[in-house]
Amino acid sequence: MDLFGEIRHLKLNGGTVVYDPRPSLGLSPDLLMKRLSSELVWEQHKVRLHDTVIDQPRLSGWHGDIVHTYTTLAHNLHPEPWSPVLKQLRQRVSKLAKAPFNSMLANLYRNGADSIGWHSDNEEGLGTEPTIALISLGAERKFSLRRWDDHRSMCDIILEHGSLLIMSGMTQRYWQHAVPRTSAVTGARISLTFRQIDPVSGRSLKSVTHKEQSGTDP
Ligand SMILES: O=C(O)CCC(=O)C(=O)O
Ligand SMILES: [Fe+2]
Repeated sequence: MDLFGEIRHLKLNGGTVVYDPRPSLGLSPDLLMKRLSSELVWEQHKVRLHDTVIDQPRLSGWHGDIVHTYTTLAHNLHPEPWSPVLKQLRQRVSKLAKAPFNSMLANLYRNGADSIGWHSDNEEGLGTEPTIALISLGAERKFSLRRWDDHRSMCDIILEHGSLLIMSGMTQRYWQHAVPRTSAVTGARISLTFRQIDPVSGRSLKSVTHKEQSGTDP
């Protein structure tokens, strides 16, 4: 727990990562956790591994303006619309990260057995120096970073309830990240990862226009 709530700039060789433990998100982290747990559509995404298709060790939701797929994913991602809460979060996070976002991948780690393995978010449609902004809610989990070409070069950070992590510049080019499994955590965690995807250069299949949602309460 960061008692001072100070923004930290991680010292990474070839990476730009900023951690804000208490960004102003407009709603309390507790309320966000409660609402997003029940309001988002949580799906079991599947990845292709050699000849088999396996479940990812977490649930996910794809929101935004783009029908997309990842190289490893066994299916396309049809986006759910921006709900009023997500719209507000996108606006706030965009301002804090000084970057536009047209997509958001949400992850639900049901407990410490759920995880995400080492990867870089370097899909073609994200461009060469993508800014990815990540809100964490619920259980605190370790977020690990390592240089892809020198695994001894590492950095771990505990992502607190209601925190914001912004990765930008060359981070996705030189660094990988992961949220490892742990038997020490029993509670659930949600991460919201805001991204900007170019539908032309990426593996995005098309853009969609959602009907405007009624109501404005976040
Ligand atoms: O849940 C996290 O903190 C990381 C999620 C992530 O890396 C991703 O969705 O690409
Ligand atoms: Fe990632």
